[in-house]
Amino acid sequence: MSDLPPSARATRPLAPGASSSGAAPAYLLVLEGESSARFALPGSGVVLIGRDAEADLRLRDDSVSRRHARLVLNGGEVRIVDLGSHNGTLVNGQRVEGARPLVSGDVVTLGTVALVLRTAARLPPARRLLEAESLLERLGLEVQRALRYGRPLTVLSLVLPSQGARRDDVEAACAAELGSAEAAGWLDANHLVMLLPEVSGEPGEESLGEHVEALAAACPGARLGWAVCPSDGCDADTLVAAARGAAQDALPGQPASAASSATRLTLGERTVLVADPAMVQLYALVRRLAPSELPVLVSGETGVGKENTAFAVHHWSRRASGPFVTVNCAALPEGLVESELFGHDKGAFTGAASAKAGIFESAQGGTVFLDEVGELPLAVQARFLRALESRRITRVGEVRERPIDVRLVAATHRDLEAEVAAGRFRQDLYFRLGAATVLLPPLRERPREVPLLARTFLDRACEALGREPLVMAPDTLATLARYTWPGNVRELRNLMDYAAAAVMGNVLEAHHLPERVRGGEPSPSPAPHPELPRPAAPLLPGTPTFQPLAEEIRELERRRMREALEAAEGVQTRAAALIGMPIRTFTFKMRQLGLQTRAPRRGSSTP
Ligand SMILES: Nc1ncnc2c1ncn2[C@@H]1O[C@H](COP(=O)(O)OP(=O)(O)OP(=O)(O)O)[C@@H](O)[C@H]1O
Repeated sequence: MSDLPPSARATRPLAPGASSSGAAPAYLLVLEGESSARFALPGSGVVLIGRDAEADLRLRDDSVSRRHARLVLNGGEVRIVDLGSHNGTLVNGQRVEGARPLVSGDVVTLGTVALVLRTAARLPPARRLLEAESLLERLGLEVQRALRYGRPLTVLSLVLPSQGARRDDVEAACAAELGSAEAAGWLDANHLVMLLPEVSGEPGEESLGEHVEALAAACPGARLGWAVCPSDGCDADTLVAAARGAAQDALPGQPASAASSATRLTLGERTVLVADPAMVQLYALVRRLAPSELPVLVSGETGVGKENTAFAVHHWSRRASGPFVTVNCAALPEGLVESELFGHDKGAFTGAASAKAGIFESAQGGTVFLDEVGELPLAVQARFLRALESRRITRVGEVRERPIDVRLVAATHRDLEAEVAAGRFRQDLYFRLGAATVLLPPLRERPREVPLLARTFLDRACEALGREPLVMAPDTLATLARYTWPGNVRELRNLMDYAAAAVMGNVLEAHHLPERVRGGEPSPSPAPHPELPRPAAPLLPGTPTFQPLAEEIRELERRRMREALEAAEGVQTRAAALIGMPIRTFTFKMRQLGLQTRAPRRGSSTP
């Protein structure tokens, strides 16, 4: 096919007052005999069609009259008028009487010549980007919807490079990409966020890929990352932080998911998960402090991960091959604190049947981790300070000093400054210990890490029990995200250990969680085991057993989806169609309901 030569495109002068602005680009596909050509139409004006030398669109075929028909174009409207031709003008097989409006795709027949009108589909007006506040408000609503109805939701972040970025290009690409349910906006000068309901954020997902490609093409230097509700967060701020964090960690052209951007530090046999920006910075600081010989004071609430941090100091220091000796000062019997730390001579006190090295001596060449250092009695604090300053100790009952070569890391859940003010902790020891202090934030201030840690602990616990990984229902993740975690990471780990042991099905539902977690209230005494996940007992003989409605619905969904999959011989698109579910929701729910996705273990087949 070729375009008609320019001479064939002359048009009558534009009608008075007519303007070519605003018209959608249009052309006629001219099918004459064996040949086909394109004839570009003006936005407005008149186009004479015929065999006449004066015709704007000149046709050669004898079946066409000299002045056969006229097109009248005005703005986006196109009409055709037959000029009393011999063979007449037909539109889609119907003879034209008077001025007949045409729309894109109409076939006009003049004798044996066919013309097809094509107007480029008018682009929908570009959707406006939202202001930051409205965008976050909208995200809040989308999160509620996603959690309530178990629908997928992805937050896509784009971080512009510091130089050479064209915000306008990104904005235009983003606006053009937005579907009717989606929204986007700048959260600050360099950070654009797109909300993608019904997108599950799976790597390789087509619709996510399209958005990512369009944005990356608009700004090749940009970094892109995405986070998924609820597995990366159950509120707007956490999801945005997770998506942004993922984008910041990503390389240009290599978009990353929040799940993949969380760092798993391997410290010997320990694996420490770090995702929250404050924790990332904290561990970076620990890495810088580690090679020095400075004592480090780790403070934070109980169960927050202080021992792991202390171990990281040891692991990244020159002492890594030496011992890491932990002593919990709160657990030392009062009369034995000194001998435990510094050792004792034979007969130094009743029961000291033989001489014994203390903790400092047994940690030679390594690191001593003094947990709950705030619990040390004042008398021991003085001796401890001397040991720290002189790097020598004296065993209880001895006079001779022994050199020690240890690095000291201490931890406390107390506010040591307040302890100093109250006269319970020596100020000089506090200054000595606290030269390098790292403060671990409580888990409730690291919402990004709650779902990741929960997933990690649950998988680990299931594996230890030799069972398939449990799926976490969205309600469960939302409930975990709302809880305040007074026992911090340890409480979360205990809870997941228990869930792995106690939950019978393959989904951990919110109602399996203990009441204190569901109600958001800390229990008065930390319970090692949450309550049993059990259906309520029948009220009267013969009355049905009740279970939470949400679970009943989920059960029904699971059953119907499994039946549909069976009927469709495992073809997901067919199965989704059978029960009238959008395919994206179907695949999302398959994972959510534990119908499939994880690599089967021990040779088990996909359900
Ligand atoms: N970021 C993390 N990733 C993986 N596991 C963690 C993380 N933080 C803490 N844990 C786990 O949580 C549990 C409690 O952590 P840890 O013992 O370090 O806390 P702690 O602050 O020293 O507690 P305490 O105040 O009772 O001394 C441990 O099993 C630890 O391995």
